[in-house]
Amino acid sequence: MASILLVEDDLTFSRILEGFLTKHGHQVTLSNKGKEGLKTFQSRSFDMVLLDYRLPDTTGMDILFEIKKENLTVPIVIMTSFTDIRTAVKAIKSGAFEYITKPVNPDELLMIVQQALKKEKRPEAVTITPVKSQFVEGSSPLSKQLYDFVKLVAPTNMSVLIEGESGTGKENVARMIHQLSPRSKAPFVAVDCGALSKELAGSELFGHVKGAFTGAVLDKVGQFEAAHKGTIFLDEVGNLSYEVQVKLLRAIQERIIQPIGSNREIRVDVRILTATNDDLAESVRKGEFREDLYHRVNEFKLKVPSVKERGDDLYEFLDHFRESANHELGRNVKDFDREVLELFEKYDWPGNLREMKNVVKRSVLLSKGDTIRLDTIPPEMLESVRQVHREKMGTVYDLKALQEVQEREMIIKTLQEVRYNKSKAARILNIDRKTLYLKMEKYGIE
Ligand SMILES: Nc1ncnc2c1ncn2[C@@H]1O[C@H](COP(=O)(O)OP(=O)(O)OP(=O)(O)O)[C@@H](O)[C@H]1O
Repeated sequence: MASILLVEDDLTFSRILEGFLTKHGHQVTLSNKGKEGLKTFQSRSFDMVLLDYRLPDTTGMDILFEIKKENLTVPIVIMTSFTDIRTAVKAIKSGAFEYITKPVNPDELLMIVQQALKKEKRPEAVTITPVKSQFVEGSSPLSKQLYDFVKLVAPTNMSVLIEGESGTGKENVARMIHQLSPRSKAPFVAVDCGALSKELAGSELFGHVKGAFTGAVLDKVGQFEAAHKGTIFLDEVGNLSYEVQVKLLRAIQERIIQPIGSNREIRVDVRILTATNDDLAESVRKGEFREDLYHRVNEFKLKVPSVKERGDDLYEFLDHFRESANHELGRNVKDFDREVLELFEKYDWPGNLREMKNVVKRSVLLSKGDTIRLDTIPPEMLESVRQVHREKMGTVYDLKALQEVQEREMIIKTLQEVRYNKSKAARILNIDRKTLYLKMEKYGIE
């Protein structure tokens, strides 16, 4: 039995969830407001938090930040509407365990709760793990180019800056570089700089000595030291404060770090890989990221394409995620219905591979037979594709109307300039006289 804090302002929905989770043996504490939920969280311990994104007094995102300040490891699941998917992706980057879209499917919720309680995902901002090799390369031109570059740069000691939208697989690329490098037997340490508070970033990266600041009750080894002889991967590097950027520059240039509160200098031999989904060059222009550091981390730049840019790789990824969901959930779903594939082709996947993995896993879970059909796809995803289609159609008509208005004005203006000499007007407008007459008739020009 787990103790779950549920923060949700919709009274009926929260009662349904409470009943459902209680039936499955969990103890649920309900809060209908964000700030009240936060207080409840601070007053005792919970195994996990289910957090609505839109709350009357604050957003789920704010509560997420506050909870993370108190407790880095408690798994938080954000509940959001499908239209907020970009925010949900941001929440994951800020340390949420997972997101689930409303209307919440009970089986999906139960699966996520079970995973959260097992803490399958990394619990903190840092992972030191063996590298997994299960990933899809894809065969689109952009994917081929990416992996050609990866293979080229991996065996060197160059610092690589990996750019790409959220969820495109930047960390996977970093792992691959490490795996293909002579450092592969040494640690690969991934640090999510986006999930580190300003105060903690320095000590997380470079370590501290006991008593260096309030709360530093023991000496701490920094991640640079932990990655000695191996590779450190700094995800969301643009989030580091100016002060930490200075220390990072020294670590890269001189290969020396100094734990906070210590005079001891430690030599480290670490290869540096960084990732960002911001435009780091723009951050340099704005003075938010040091230019010297930018050049140091950017000895080689890789761009990981979005799902949209990867074209037909879509099918390879879909099959891969279907297979891994089968494996994980003990199912045997064999393929996707034609209609589902058409929908996936049109959808713009703002959360990229992370979103695709979730959508496919959910569909595998909900599929009754061995084919994934439309009824297992979140209805909001269908609606989002339809909406984009409607907007596109609307734009075409508007453009046409706009063109006609401009054309009519241009004809009238030219006719006035040449005192209604139609042959002259036709010549100036670069059309023949017959076309001019037809257009005048169409636009009601006397
Ligand atoms: N080439 C791949 N083949 C199969 N799965 C992949 C691949 N690349 C990424 N994934 C999966 O997609 C998800 C997102 O990948 P990853 O965390 O590497 O993205 P990211 O770009 O680093 O995300 P963020 O911008 O949030 O840091 C992960 O679950 C990962 O396992």
